This record gives sequence, C-alpha cells and structure tokens, in this order.
Amino acid sequence: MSITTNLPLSVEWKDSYIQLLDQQKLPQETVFIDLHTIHDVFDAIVTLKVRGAPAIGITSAYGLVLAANSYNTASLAEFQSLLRKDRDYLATSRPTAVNLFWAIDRLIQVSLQASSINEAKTNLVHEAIQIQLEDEATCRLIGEHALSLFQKNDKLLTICNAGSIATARYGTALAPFHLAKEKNFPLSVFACETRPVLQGSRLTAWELQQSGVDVTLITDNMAAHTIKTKEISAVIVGADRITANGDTANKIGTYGLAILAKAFDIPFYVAAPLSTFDLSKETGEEIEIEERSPEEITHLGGKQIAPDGISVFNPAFDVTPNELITAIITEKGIIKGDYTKAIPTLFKD
Ligand SMILES: CSC[C@@H](O)[C@@H](O)C(=O)COP(=O)(O)O
Repeated sequence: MSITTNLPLSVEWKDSYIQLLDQQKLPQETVFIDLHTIHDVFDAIVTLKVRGAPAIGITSAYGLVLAANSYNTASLAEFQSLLRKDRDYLATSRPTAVNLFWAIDRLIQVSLQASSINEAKTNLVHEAIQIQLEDEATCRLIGEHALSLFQKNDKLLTICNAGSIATARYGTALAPFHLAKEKNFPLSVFACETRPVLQGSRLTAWELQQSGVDVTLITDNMAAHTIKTKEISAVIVGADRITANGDTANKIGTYGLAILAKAFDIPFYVAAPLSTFDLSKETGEEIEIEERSPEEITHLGGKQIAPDGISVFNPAFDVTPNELITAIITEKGIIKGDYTKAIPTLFKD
C-alpha cells in the first residue's frame, strides 16, 4: 500500500502505552502525548485530544488493552467482567460516533472467546492493531471510490475534519484529496472553519496544507456565497453514525450544507466506513446527539466573547436526512437511491 502523506499518525500503539497526536494543540504545535491508563484515554476523548469517529474507535480499543493489562486477577471470568465494566466506562465518553462502540465491542467479543487470561491479553492487542490496520486500508478504498466521482479541477466543499488525523490514515471525506495529490489529479477544496471548536480551520486546513492539497479556508456562514461564486461542484463530508435508512449524523453544520447543496442542485456526498453504520437504529431520530459545554461557544481561544449568564445550546452534531444525500461512499463501493435496500448489500460478503 502506498502512503500518500507525511502526516503523523494520530494514534500509535507503543507496546505498553498509546502515543497520541494532541489535536487540541494543532495547528500551532505538533505535540504527542502518552496515554498509560484507561482514564487517560477517557480524558483524551472527552477533551477532543483525539476526535473523529474512526480515530476515537481505534484509541478506545487500545484503551481497553491498557485496562486489560492492568488487571491483577487469576480468574478469567473476573478478567472478562472487569473488561466489560471498563468497556461501559469508555462508552460514556462521547455518545454519537458509533465507531467507539463498534471497536470496544469487538474487543469484548475477543475476550469472551479466550480460554486464558494470557490468551485474552495477547488477542486483545492483536485485535486493536487489526482495527487500526483495517481502517487504513478502508480509508484508502473510500478515497479511490470518492475520486471516481470527481472531474479534474473540481472544487469541493467540506466541513469539520474527516481526514487522516481523524482515522488511521487518509481520512474519509478528505481521502480523495490526498489520493488526488498522489496521482497528480487537480482538485481543490474549500474548508468550513467549523464553529464552535474549529476542526476545519485548526485541523483540515493544517492537514491539507501539510499534504500540499489546494485548500481554501472559509467561515461557516460563507458557504452559500462560496458555492455560488466559486462554482463548487459538490459537498463531501464524513459521518459519525449512519442509521439503517441512510440518515447521517455528522459535525454540526453538515445538515445546513446538505440543504444548500440541494438548493444549488449539486451533489452532497457522505464518505464513511462500514464501522460507522448502526443498523440497530432505523432512523436518525434515534441517534443521541452530544451536547457539549457552553464555554465552547461563549469563549474563543480562552477569551470570553458572549455576555455572562447567556443561555447556550451547543449540539456537537446534526442529522442529515437520507433524502438530501446523493450517495454514500464506503470501502465496499458507492450506494445511492433507496438506502434501506442498498445498505444491507454492503454487509454481504
Ligand atoms: C472521519 S471522521 C468523521 C466524523 O467523525 C467527523 O466528520 C466529525 O464530525 C468529527 O467530530 P468531532 O467532534 O471532531 O469528533
């Protein structure tokens, strides 16, 4: 597999601990932090030091490995029960991205199949590494499929950071840009800054600039004007959870872009791995939307920008209804039309 970018890995297993790219410090500083306990992992997820659905999944899987390696019990049943408790603890870190639950449940299954504690510990670390390796291959395939939808010199619009640092590598919505660079295929992208915590300006602008991709930063309220005046050909976004009917939760602001895409009659694409689908939920109504602290809105860079005591509503995600989604791009190919019928075909071998 060829590697397109020199971007650092956002998550790396270092035999006895996790090395994490601190995404809160970007773009000013490229700082790595070491996570030694499941509590370090919980804190890193809650404080967005690691964010992006697949990266949260990978990190939480390694978090369970850290937990498992710390248990001091001779009983396999007790080991499994401790791991289940720690799984439940990590599950309370952030509710919306299903990749978190998907990854930690994979590790629980592995622990239940083991016949000794040593076997469980070995298999758990192998499974976590496997999740990360699979995600890299998956994201590259998503990038190839996405690129097949674009023409030379297309200008796209995106929001948040669904990039290399939100995944094992390449990203989902940003994968076609990394691949286009590798293939000398001219593409450009406008990145919405993504209030309130600026994943677009801090992370996407940084990541694509590092990779030499033609990226232009705009504020979120410039999207309609930009689509019109810059002749944007399509919008492409990532996803945190896709339900059985194709409704898609992603970063707050995504729904608005989907409505704009319809108004301008341009395609609206969602790029996501199969690990982001939640077939236990029929529609987006059932997705829990994380609400985060008011300070993310009332403060910017540590400075207060709103009056004391103001009421704040701070949902971190919104749900785009399936009828606004032109196609969903996955590692298994591109689906469109009746998602309730198309999505199950992705899960057939
Ligand atoms: C490939 S990442 C896809 C999504 O997780 C991404 O678009 C997103 O909404 C991330 O939100 P965040 O709050 O930064 O974790």
